[in-house]
This record gives sequence, structure tokens and C-alpha cells, in this order.
Amino acid sequence: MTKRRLSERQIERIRTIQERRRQRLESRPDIVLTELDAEAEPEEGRVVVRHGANLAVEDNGGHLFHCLSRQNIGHPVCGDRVVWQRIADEQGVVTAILPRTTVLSRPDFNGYAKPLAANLTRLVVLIAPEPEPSGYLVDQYLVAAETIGVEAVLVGNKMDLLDGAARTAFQNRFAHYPTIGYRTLWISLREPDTLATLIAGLAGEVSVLVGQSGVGKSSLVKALLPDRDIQIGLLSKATGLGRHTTSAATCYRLTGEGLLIDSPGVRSFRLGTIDRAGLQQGFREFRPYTGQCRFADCRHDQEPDCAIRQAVAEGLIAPERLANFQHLLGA
Ligand SMILES: Nc1nc2c(ncn2[C@@H]2O[C@H](COP(=O)(O)OP(=O)(O)OP(=O)(O)O)[C@@H](O)[C@H]2O)c(=O)[nH]1
Ligand SMILES: [Zn+2]
Repeated sequence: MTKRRLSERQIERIRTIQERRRQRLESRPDIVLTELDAEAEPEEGRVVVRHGANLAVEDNGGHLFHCLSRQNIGHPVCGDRVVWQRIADEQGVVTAILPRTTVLSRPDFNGYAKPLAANLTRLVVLIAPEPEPSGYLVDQYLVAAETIGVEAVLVGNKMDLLDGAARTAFQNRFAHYPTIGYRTLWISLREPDTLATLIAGLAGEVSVLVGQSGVGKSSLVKALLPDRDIQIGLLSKATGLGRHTTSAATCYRLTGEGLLIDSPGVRSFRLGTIDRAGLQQGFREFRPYTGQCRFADCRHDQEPDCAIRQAVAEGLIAPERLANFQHLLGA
């Protein structure tokens, strides 16, 4: 095969493009032009803070490094397992993102899914007697958990506010969740002893905490991370970003070997757009009835021979779950 010779003009054009690219890279402080240390071995680690282009990566020995990411590897997010290489004592370059087991994302301004956190295994959905809980919101979180592929735990906080019959009545409103396999716990941050089961359940997991405003998310984070300020201090030092890290998604270490990913964005995460089939999959107790309605696109509303409504009539599916499914379908 003969090599095609480039004309002088083509060579000049390529030189111009290369020069422009070099200038563009130089004007981007977030892109590392430093040569990698040829001696440094690639290592694995976890992104524990992402703040713009700045990352804090924790190596397998628990040491923190301020890293920037190589171009064209995608966007590492908090919780990502990555391959990285040391370029200085406390600095490195992330060279690859390892495959994610799960991703929590939210739509950006153009409707594209923007990852917020990766590799989480637990979604802790917090409710409380005050503010008045919304079963509709709880079901949205549960659908999101099913879609992402993480286990959800429903946690009722502020149980100190209720006793006797009121407490039983409150718990009964959510009795259908344990029936369909969602772990449900009742706690009070005013009574620290009530937290033991939750703390044990988060060990070895990568968790995020969600719930409506005022249910006690900040208070629970404080209880779960008594050394949060110390951790923030270490992370800020690692990224050189000062206190900004609290607004960025941050992966904290729980005392029991687990991790908690937290940030205002992660806490206010909501279910994005989802199609009918996806929604139906998100209601786990509906799955045995998939394909059993007379109409393939049954909305389980007024249609004849609807297997889901039949299951509701027989007490096998909670009516509020069907109502929330329909509400979400129409949303
Ligand atoms: N009685 C009682 N009050 C609680 C408990 N947990 C939290 N609170 C109170 O509930 C209020 C709201 O708690 P936060 O932790 O700020 O709630 P949040 O979910 O972080 O709220 P946002 O920041 O608005 O999302 C505070 O006044 C807490 O002191 C509890 O177990 N019992
Ligand atoms: Zn149906």
C-alpha cells in the first residue's frame, strides 16, 4: 500500500489545528499537561469528592490524593472506582473509570441524565410524622431504587413524637412496604438507642439518604457521622478546595466500614422521566402480573380483565400503590 503524500497546504492546516488544540489545552487549568511519572504504577482507588474538575481519590490504603482527570475518559463522579497514577506526593491523574455497578443521576437542563454518584448499594428513604409524609414521594423513591438497582430501606424518624395508638396508626399506614420486601425501620434521633439496627444495616454498603425537607436528613447525617467535620477537613486539605467540598457530592466513611454519599444534590434527587414498562417494573409487587391483563398496554384503570386491579380487589396489592402508579403514569 502506498502512503498518500500530504500537500504543503494540508500539512500547514494540520499544524494550525494542532497549535490551536495546544493553546486550548493550556488555557484549561483543569486539564493536566504534566507527563505521567513513567515509574508510577497505575493504582485503583475511589473518587470521594468531585468538585468541578478537582477530585479527591482515596487509595486502597485510605490515603487521599488530589487528582485531575485525563481527558476523554468520561466524567468521574463521587463513588466511582477509578484507575489513577501518582504524579507527585499527594497528587495524581485519573486515567480510567472502572465499570459502575449503579449510577444515581438527574436530568440536566437539556434533559440528559447527569450522573451524581456511582456504585451505591442503598437508598435510605426517610419519612417522619412531621412533615406529613407523602406516599406518592415514597413510591417515586422506591421506583427510582428499583430502576437504579439499589436496595431501598424505609426509615420512619421522629417516632418520639408519637405514642400508643398514634404510633401504631402511623406505622400501619406503611405496613404494605415490609409485606412487599422493603425493610422498614422506626427511629428517633432524640433516642439514640433506636439507631442500632439502621447503623448495622449500613455496614459494608454505599448509602445515600433522601426524603422531603424537614424529615431529619441533616440530623441523621450528624448522628451517623460524628466525625464529619474532621472528614471534611481532611478532604478539603486533599483537594485544596477549602470548605467548598460540602456542596460537592462527598463520600464519607461510616464507623462500621460503610460509606455514605451526601450532598445537597444527592439529597434532593428525584425520579426522572420513565416509560410505562419501566414504571411497572419499578412497582416490584406488580411484576408477577406482567402480561396477565387483557390489554398489553393496560393502565390498570378502567380496562376489563385487569390482573392488577384483580390483585388489589383480592388484597394482594395495596390500593395506594396502584393509585400512585396511575398518578406517576399520568405525570
Ligand atoms: N422530635 C424530633 N425532632 C427531630 C428528630 N430528628 C430531627 N428532628 C428535628 O426536625 C427538624 C428538621 O431536621 P433536619 O435534620 O434539618 O431535616 P432535613 O431533612 O435535613 O431538612 P432539609 O435540610 O430542609 O432537607 C429539626 O428541627 C430537627 O431538630 C427526631 O427524631 N425527633
Ligand atoms: Zn391491568
